[in-house]
Amino acid sequence: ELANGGHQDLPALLSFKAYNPNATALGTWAGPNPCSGTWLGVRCSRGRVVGVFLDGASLAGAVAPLLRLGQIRALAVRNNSLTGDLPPLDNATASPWLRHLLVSHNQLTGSLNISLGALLTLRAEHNGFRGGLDALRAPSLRSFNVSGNKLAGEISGDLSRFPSSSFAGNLALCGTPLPKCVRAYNALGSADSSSNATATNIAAESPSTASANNVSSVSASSSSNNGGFSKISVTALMATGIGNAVLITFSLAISVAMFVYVRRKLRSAKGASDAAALGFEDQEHKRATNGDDKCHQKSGGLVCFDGGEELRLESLLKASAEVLGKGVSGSTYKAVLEDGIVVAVKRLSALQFPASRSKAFDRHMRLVGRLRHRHVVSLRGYCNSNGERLLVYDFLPNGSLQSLLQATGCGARSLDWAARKAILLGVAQGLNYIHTFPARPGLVHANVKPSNILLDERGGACVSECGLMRHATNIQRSIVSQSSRCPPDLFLERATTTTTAASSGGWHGYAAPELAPGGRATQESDVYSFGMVLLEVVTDRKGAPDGEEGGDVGEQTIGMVKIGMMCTAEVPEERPTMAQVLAMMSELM
Ligand SMILES: Nc1ncnc2c1ncn2[C@@H]1O[C@H](COP(=O)(O)OP(=O)(O)OP(=O)(O)O)[C@@H](O)[C@H]1O
Repeated sequence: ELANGGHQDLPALLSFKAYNPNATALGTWAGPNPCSGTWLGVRCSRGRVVGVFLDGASLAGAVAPLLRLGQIRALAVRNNSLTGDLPPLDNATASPWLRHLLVSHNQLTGSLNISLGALLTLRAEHNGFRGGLDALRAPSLRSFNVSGNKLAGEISGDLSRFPSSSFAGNLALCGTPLPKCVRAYNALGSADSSSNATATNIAAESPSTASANNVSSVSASSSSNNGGFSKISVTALMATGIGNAVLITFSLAISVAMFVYVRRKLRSAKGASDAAALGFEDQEHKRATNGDDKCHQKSGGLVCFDGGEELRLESLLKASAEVLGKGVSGSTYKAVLEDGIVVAVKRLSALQFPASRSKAFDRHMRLVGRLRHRHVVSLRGYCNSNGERLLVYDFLPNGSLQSLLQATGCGARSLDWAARKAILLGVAQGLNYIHTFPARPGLVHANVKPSNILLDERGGACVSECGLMRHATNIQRSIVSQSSRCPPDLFLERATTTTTAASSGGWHGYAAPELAPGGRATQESDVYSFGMVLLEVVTDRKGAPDGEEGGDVGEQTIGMVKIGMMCTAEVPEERPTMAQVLAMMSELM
């Protein structure tokens, strides 16, 4: 789609990039065609940009240029430092196909002046939006959150169907689902529904604002009556004064009482959900923990997590799919949704994941859905109904470590020492995050192996399928046929132990010896598997460029091998933790 010698979407993208000349994430935004497949976070369909996905990319500046993209359907720029006003959005000024707008956790300002019939998702929480919600007209909204802004006024009409958490923490919002708006009374003490000029909506939830507004509306009302002051008798004036004082005190008392009530309710509700959330406690992970609030049931039982709000079971089932591979636990597909969003869908084998273990599986998935880390593949949603289990992950376009290690011949990518180190460091960071995630009992990956280490757009390593195998039942039998993938020759002795484990009912060549037969995976066994992967990556020289053996590389190789040996110690207690592994690796590099 080239017009006047240039791609139609190029100007908008470049003017957004101009705010962020040094942002690493936008380093790939170069060249004349944003749909070439190399522009990070840019999704295209039929030659036009339909999605921009740049959550947590340390971006600054205005978001407005991205909203000028003529055919954009999904824009996700959460957790950045974007500033400026959100421009008015309607069918004339923005893409009429805009369905998902996710701008939460930025510093955006202005009012929410949006009139878009197609909009399904609006996530604008934790910004500085002001004004009311009356200029927000999006009848198709399914996922909506404007909490933590500076909004005020009455919530009315269609928006009232969303839960109070969608509106919480604003300056002065009121009306269903929040407490009722309280009308101020005019100077003569009668409820004034006609003179809107002096009636102010007061959120009972916010007593300080309530009292301020109340007072100002009463004084405005008094001053508006000043013209007729001489006509009012002293008695009437005194009566009005006393009446006003009583009313102010009364409405203040009600506001405070409701504030206390609502806060208690919220606290007890939060306490209950925390208790159900496997004992999360660490503040550092509060964002991840809060992720569950964003998770909601959809038709057909699709549960979505942070970043998966746009997922619908119907569109998943309708999506064009391509088989990526078949593993022990099921088959994985690349699915292109109608919005142009690409996801990886894992369809679990009914044999490995029987319906009888449904509850534990659900608990586990809700926990894994909260994991958000640069080196862990994000689970965006899952479905567990009628014996069908689908897991929806981010699609990582660059294959797996397994494909990288297996690749030979002229098309094979050379894997120099820097790339190997970066991959191993990424995996170690991902595993350390999983192991230290605040859950009781602690999380275990349980299936660390090269095909579960995927490569993102930049070639960075991401660990996938955390904990899945702990919920599989018949894994041993099927693993034997899978263990054609051998651990490194150099460590044949260790490999023999695990291969024997496999044939005697253990699992693949990366599993710790204590797992056979029927052993339960632990963080120590994850460390073992990581050690095996590390040894393989370090010692496999197939794709390594010539002349890399000497000097620093040689020294670092020896250091890494030592770490690998420690990780693969026979006795689990002798193995280092992932945190220690990370520290040793960092020292070495
Ligand atoms: N999120 C993803 N993005 C891109 N490719 C993926 C994704 N998840 C899995 N794959 C690829 O799909 C293929 C099949 O993966 P799958 O997980 O089903 O099998 P496996 O890893 O070989 O075995 P297991 O069932 O033990 O995990 C692998 O090549 C894997 O690299």
